[in-house]
Amino acid sequence: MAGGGRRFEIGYALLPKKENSFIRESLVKQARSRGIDLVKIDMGRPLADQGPFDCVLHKLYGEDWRSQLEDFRSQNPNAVIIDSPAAIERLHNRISMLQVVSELKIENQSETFGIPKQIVIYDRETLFDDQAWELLKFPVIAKPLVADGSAKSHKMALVFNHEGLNKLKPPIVLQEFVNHGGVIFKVYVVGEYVKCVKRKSLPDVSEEKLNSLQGSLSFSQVSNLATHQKSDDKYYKMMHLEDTELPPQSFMTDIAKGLRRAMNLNLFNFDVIRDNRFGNRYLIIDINYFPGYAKMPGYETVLTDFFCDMVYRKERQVVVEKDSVEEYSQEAVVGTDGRLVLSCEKEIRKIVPNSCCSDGEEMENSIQV
Ligand SMILES: Nc1ncnc2c1ncn2[C@@H]1O[C@H](COP(=O)(O)OP(=O)(O)OP(=O)(O)O)[C@@H](O)[C@H]1O
Ligand SMILES: O=P(O)(O)O[C@H]1[C@H](OP(=O)(O)O)[C@@H](OP(=O)(O)O)[C@@H](O)[C@@H](O)[C@@H]1OP(=O)(O)O
Ligand SMILES: [Mg+2]
Ligand SMILES: [Mg+2]
Repeated sequence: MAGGGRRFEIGYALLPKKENSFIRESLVKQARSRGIDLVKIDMGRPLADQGPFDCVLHKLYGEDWRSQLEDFRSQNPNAVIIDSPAAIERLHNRISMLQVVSELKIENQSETFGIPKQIVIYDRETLFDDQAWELLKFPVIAKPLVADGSAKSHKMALVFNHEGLNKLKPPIVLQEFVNHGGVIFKVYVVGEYVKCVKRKSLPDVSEEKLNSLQGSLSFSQVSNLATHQKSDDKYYKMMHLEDTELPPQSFMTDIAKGLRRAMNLNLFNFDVIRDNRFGNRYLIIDINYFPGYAKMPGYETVLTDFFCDMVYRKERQVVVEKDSVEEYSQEAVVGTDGRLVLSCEKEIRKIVPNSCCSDGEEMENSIQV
């Protein structure tokens, strides 16, 4: 790191699969060269006894982990936890996950966005209740209500008619299947960074095809095939992925920013399809916490920039006594850890000359209250 400034430690707690795909030597090296050491959290010992880390990066769930994070936070009030378990929790239920999209307001003249029509079914009786079906028409996708990362939570069924409902096991979400040309857009968000890529999706279902199809079709993580699988795959070639135009970047960025703020999350992706019936209408169908970033070309730089942003920004946060806050020109913003912070003009001038900035980028300065 230039100038021999202080180093920062980021502790990470990930499942083995995630650790293997995400913590690559190339990422560790790049972060190290910019003053950040990535350190594996020892799950055999209390988190609060380790570090002390400047930042904790995690994708683990459960009560025990939550209370470990709380203990760690109370002992290290200045550390950044990416992201808060309460904020991540929202993504573990496919209804609360998309609710935030419905509440989002974005000014745009040429494109619109929303979510597909959907209902939640808690028991088998409601599954066959005509009233519940007033809103929807076949085909529908049945998705487990819970989206906790388990293999079960990714098991979906494309249901063509009433007969196909028999196999379903509530609680589920029934979502209208929307024809979208067989291509899905995955929008990766890393703090302020937004990257949209194309992936293979389910093919369109015409009215004609629908009449000839029976029951349902089960599938799992259809857009998540390895690259070599894709290029050998006749179906994949048939989808004309290369010919599909990406959605306007500024539109995706606006949605990403809106979601990031509303959910108070920094690391997520969302799946978007373009509704064939309109061509300028985009539907968000899924939001995932801490997705497979290593699939993004140059992910090491994107993630290292983000880590720098997190730790340097935090270093420049000055904790002040509540009653002295009035002296400053203030603007309230929500911090990365979900707490209210006040951006502070006067204090910025005092701190900036000594602080070390990653690649000379402008950073937000704040004081914590
Ligand atoms: N409403 C819909 N209309 C059309 N296709 C859909 C719809 N919902 C889902 N799909 C297709 O089904 C796939 C799986 O759905 P979804 O993304 O909700 O599942 P998931 O298991 O949470 O996926 P991920 O692996 O991204 O977490 C999507 O990638 C898309 O191809
Ligand atoms: O395994 P991959 O690297 O592909 O990442 C996938 C990730 O699995 P992992 O967290 O176990 O790694 C999934 O998380 P869970 O819902 O299962 O928690 C989910 O976020 C997918 O959408 C990701 O695929 P992508 O959306 O990026 O294509
Ligand atoms: Mg998805
Ligand atoms: Mg998902």
